[in-house]
Amino acid sequence: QSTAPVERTPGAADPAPVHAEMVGVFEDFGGRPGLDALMDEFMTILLADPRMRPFFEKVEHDRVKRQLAEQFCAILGGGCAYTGRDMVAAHGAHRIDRADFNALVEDLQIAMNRRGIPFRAQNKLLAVLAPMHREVINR
Ligand code: HEM
Repeated sequence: QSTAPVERTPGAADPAPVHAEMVGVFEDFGGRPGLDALMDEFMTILLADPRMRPFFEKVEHDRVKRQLAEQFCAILGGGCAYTGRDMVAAHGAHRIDRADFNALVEDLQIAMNRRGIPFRAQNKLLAVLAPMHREVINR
């Protein structure tokens, strides 16, 4: 199976090429409106989860949701540019371990299920997020 980038129409913004395994996945998430709705759901779940609430209760929810939607849009080949901090800088003020990481991924999966995102599309995203534990976990 080829992983060569798929050709896109060149445009002024010229986003990064979409990798073959991501073709159709952004649409499965409902495009950018779908990602924004997913982040509303995700943040609601995080704040209701006693394991996650301490991390998220004091941050600017609208900003973090927007940056997450932007980052996921970029990952999924939606043509967005991520403008937030890198993962080490974004998480350096928080002490995050493996259990915290797993709990957050669990909550993301609940949010994706509630939004009816196909399992195959969920797994494409999770496969990209999983190795990011190296930058996010800092204790
Ligand atoms: C693959 C996993 C993760 C990804 C892709 C991710 C992504 C992001 C992004 C894009 C931001 C915004 C960046 C910015 O502020 O410029 C952010 C912020 C944040 N993340 Fe994560 N994150 C992940 C895991 C976690 C985990 C496991 C926790 C804690 C349990 C966490 C807690 C936070 C908090 C509290 C903020 C707000 C930081 C602040 O403004 O002080 N994240 N994350």
